[in-house]
Amino acid sequence: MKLGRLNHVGVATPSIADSIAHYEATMGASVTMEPFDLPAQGVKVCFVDTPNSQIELIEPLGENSPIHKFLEKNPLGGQHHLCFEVPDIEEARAWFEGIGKRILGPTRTGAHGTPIFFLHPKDMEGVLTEIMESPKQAH
Ligand SMILES: CC[C@H](C(=O)O)C(=O)SCCNC(=O)CCNC(=O)[C@H](O)C(C)(C)COP(=O)(O)OP(=O)(O)OC[C@H]1O[C@@H](n2cnc3c(N)ncnc32)[C@H](O)[C@@H]1OP(=O)(O)O
Ligand SMILES: [Co+2]
Repeated sequence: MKLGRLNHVGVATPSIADSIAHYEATMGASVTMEPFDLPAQGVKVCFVDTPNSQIELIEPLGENSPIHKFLEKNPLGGQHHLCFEVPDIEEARAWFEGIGKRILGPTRTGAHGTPIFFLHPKDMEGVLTEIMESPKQAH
């Protein structure tokens, strides 16, 4: 396995609208995209572009959102996960399974429209880790 690009840092928030205002007013970000819902993943999402990566703002969507409990423990929100890119998601899944890391649920489509999976934080030095297949290069 070769460490791939840090695609994004997932930041949970009780309000994406408030967080966008924060990143624009405090950090000089320019958020041009509209937040969008990912019902299958239980989150509303908005990306804040940085020069070399992205902040992925995630707000709970629906009763069963996987980040409800995180926000109960961290009412202001906070850093939630790191997402690294890999060339081939199935190869990566086999690698992590082979070294005994717990994979959380099935491989599914992430916010960038490519396959992703999550590794349990307890197996990853306390860091909830998302693995994402790199978007195919446009020709
Ligand atoms: C996919 C769309 C988008 C994208 O980028 O494409 C996203 O990234 S969506 C992001 C939201 N979705 C997920 O996070 C899915 C994977 N997450 C999970 O399955 C859960 O959040 C899980 C299992 C990591 C934690 O679930 P929950 O909080 O309900 O359970 P516990 O409170 O029992 O947690 C167990 C244990 O883990 C610690 N924990 C929880 N969340 C985190 C975290 N974000 N980072 C580090 N550690 C975390 C928690 O404190 C518990 O530890 P303990 O010592 O037992 O208290
Ligand atoms: Co993510």
